Amino acid sequence: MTETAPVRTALTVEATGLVKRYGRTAAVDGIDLAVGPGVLGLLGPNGAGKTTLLRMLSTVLAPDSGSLRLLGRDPGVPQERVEVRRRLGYLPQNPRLYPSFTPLELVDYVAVLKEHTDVAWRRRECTRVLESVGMGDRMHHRIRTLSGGMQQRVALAAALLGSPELLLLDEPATGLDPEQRLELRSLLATSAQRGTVVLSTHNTGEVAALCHRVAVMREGRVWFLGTPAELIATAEGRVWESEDPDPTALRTWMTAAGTYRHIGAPPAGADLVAATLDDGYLLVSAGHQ
Ligand SMILES: Nc1ncnc2c1ncn2[C@@H]1O[C@H](COP(=O)(O)OP(=O)(O)OP(=O)(O)O)[C@@H](O)[C@H]1O
Repeated sequence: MTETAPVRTALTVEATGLVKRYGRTAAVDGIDLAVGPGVLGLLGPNGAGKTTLLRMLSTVLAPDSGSLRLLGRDPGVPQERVEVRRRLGYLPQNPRLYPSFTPLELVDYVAVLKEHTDVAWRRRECTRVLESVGMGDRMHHRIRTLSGGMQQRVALAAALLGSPELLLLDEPATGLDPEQRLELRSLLATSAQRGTVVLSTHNTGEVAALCHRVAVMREGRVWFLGTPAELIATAEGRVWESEDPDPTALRTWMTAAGTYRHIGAPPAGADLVAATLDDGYLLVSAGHQ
C-alpha cells in the first residue's frame, strides 16, 4: 500500500457550517470551529449536540452539509479518511466492548482495524496503552468480568493506540473513581502536548483543571468559545448572594451554607460575589452571554 505523507497543520480541526439533522431535529446546526493543539472541552446540556459533533469529527458520521478538514485532510475523500482514522483516537459515549474478548484482544483488534500490520509493534503498543490506563494486570481477563470503570479504561486505551494527534473523547470520566479521574487528567495533559484533545463533559471542574479552551454548546450551536478564564469573565458582576430567593434573577439556587446564589442582572446594592466557571456556563447555556 502506498501512503501519502501526513499533512501537518497547526489546525487539527477546521469546521465550517457543519450541519447534521435527524429528521426534523438539527442535532448540529451550523457549527464553525477551528481547533489547534491543546485540550478543548465541550460543555452543554443534554441534547446540545456534543456527541453528534464528536461523531462527525471521528469520521463515524458524515455531515449533511458544511465543510470539515481533520489533520489537514478531507474526511469526505475515502483515501484521506483512511489516513485521518489512523491518526485519530475516539472514545465513544457508552462504548460497547466485546464481552468475551480480553482487553489485550480488544485493543489489538482496534489496532488491526487501523491497519497496523506489524505484530510485534501491536503487542508492544497494546501493552503500553493498557498499562497507561492501569489495566496492565487485567489485560488477559475477559471483559465481561471487569467493572464498568475498568471497561471504560479499556475503551480509553483503545482510543490512545498509536498516540493519536487528534484524540476525541465523549465523557471520558464516566464510571471512573476520583483517583482514576486524576490519572485521566495527566494522561490527557500528556496527549495534549503532542496534539489535540477534544472532550465532552458535564463536569466544569474537569474543564477548569484540564482544558485550555472551552466551547459551550446549546441546540446544535456553539454559543461560546474561549478560555475557561474568559468563560468565568462572562459572569463577573452578574453573580450575587442573599438570604432570600430573588425572583428577578435568571437562575437562583440554594448553597450549602443555606444562602441563595443568583445569576443575571443584579439589583441595586446586591452583594456581588466572584464568579465561577459554573456561573459562566449557566449564563451562556441559558443564552445570556
Ligand atoms: N441517532 C439519532 N437519531 C435521532 N435523533 C438523534 C440521534 N442522535 C442524536 N439525536 C438527537 O440529536 C440531538 C443532539 O443529541 P446529542 O447526543 O448529540 O447531544 P449531547 O449534547 O451529546 O447530549 P448528552 O449530554 O445527553 O450526551 C438530540 O436532540 C438528540 O435527541
